[in-house]
Amino acid sequence: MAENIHPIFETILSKVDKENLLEQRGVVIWMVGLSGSGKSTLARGLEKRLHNEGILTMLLDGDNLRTGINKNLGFSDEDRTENIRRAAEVSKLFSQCGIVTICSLISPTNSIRKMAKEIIGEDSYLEVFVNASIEECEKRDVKGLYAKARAGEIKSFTGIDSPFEAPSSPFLEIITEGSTIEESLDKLTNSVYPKIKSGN
Ligand SMILES: Nc1ncnc2c1ncn2[C@@H]1O[C@H](COP(=O)(O)OS(=O)(=O)O)[C@@H](OP(=O)(O)O)[C@H]1O
Ligand SMILES: Nc1ncnc2c1ncn2[C@@H]1O[C@H](COP(=O)(O)OP(=O)(O)O)[C@@H](O)[C@H]1O
Repeated sequence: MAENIHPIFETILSKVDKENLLEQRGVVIWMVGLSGSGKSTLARGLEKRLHNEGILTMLLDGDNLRTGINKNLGFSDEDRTENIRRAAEVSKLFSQCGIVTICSLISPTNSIRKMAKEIIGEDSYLEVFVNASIEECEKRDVKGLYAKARAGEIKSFTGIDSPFEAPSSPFLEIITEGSTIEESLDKLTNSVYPKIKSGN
């Protein structure tokens, strides 16, 4: 299929040229966790804080991507894999432009996250495990989806009847139970900021 495709990998401008222009590193901050764990809240808060520091960002949220580029995908293992593959490829494009890309997707399994890391490149991939217990997420039930899943109205719901494997060695783990949003954001910002500014 790819025999007539001739991609140009040699470009006049490199990722580093673009990072130097922006005075930032184009890292991808990949936020992982159960529905309701706090990924979107922290991703949005982080983006605002980085923007206020003069850093150019892009936010990719699973729910939003599923209304556009991923609108044909559901929640089977196969569709989740394709969902993450596309999100990782898009992240890579932004990252190569020097843009700090913040992704907020459940990314439920080790193999899915390994794929994302391989697409983006190990040096640019910062995995953040946003951790709250299933009991806490269910108690929050921000969108009422856990109640629907328990009632059998949603099938293959992560943590209920579809697996979530906790990341074993993330760049950072943020436990959002028993911490305020501001405390979690302080920890997140303080951890990623040096990576964004390293080498500049
Ligand atoms: N079956 C099922 N399982 C999990 N989540 C579900 C499901 N159906 C709908 N939703 C809503 O979809 C959001 C998760 O989409 P993602 O693209 O992040 O999921 S995944 O990474 O492909 O597993 C998720 O958003 P978040 O709550 O922000 O995680 C839910 O709002
Ligand atoms: N420390 C915290 N960090 C992030 N969210 C928190 C925290 N404490 C409580 N919350 C609440 O948890 C919920 C997380 O929802 P959301 O960000 O939509 O999660 P997700 O994107 O993972 O589905 C929000 O209602 C938020 O106010």
